Amino acid sequence: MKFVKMHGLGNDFVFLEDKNGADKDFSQLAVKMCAPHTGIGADGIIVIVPSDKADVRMRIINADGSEAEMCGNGIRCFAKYVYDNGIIDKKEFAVETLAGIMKPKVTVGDDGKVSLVTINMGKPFTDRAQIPMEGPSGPVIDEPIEIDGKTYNITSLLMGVPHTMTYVKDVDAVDLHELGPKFETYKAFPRKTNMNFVQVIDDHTIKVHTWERGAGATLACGTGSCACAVGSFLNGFTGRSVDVQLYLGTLHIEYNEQDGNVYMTGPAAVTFTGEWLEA
Ligand SMILES: N[C@@H](CCC[C@H](N)C(=O)O)C(=O)O
Repeated sequence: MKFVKMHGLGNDFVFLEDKNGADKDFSQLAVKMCAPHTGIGADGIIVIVPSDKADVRMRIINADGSEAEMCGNGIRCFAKYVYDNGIIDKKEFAVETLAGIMKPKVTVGDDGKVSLVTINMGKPFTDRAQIPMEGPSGPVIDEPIEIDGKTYNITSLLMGVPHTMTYVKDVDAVDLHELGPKFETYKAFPRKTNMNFVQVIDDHTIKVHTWERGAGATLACGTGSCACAVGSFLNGFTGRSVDVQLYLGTLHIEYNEQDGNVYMTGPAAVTFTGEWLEA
């Protein structure tokens, strides 16, 4: 089984093509492939399958075997993969995901390969039931919750996948491994949540460290960056145009006033190709 290893700012994925992969269970394969010592090592696997609703379909399975509705860094890599490999021959196209149709637009460099990708990520959903989070309807903005006797003010929304954020003075001081799982499995989130710790740098810059549902601490999270840009705007900390600083670089996020959609721009890279020999 041929694979391609790719990453978006260090959020890494094993890419597979499977024409018959629409309904397959990739859970076990994802766990094996993502294992760092006995597998390839990755935050998830992404399977490219045909679509009857869009130009092509993306499936993302986390390192723990759970399937996610969407992946922001993954879809930038996906756009590069399908364009560079001639699966798609136009610079703007539509990708079916479990979170709906996403629309990538690729920028092609002098070498004919994709150098930058902008994704129309659609609209964020802010009602509690949409996240989903238990409790009365309405948005979850700067709401206090208690974990281990400590109060954290959270903002939560659905950006393809559930995201929660809390604002801190210094993200580098946060123990992601200690706190991340406690928020991920907090009782009010029936489908768990991705957890973002956010530091506001200025009114157009934030710094984010994410603990991902199903993958743990990652070097970057695309949907998380979009969610935190929207959340920072809703909290009045930033405008609609935000640079999100991550461990290995920056994503630019635009929460468009006209159409209400979120646009994410950033890089995607191929690391290596290989052949998976295990059955
Ligand atoms: N890394 C992704 C998000 C992948 C899905 C997430 N782990 C979940 O289960 O919600 C991104 O870049 O958005």
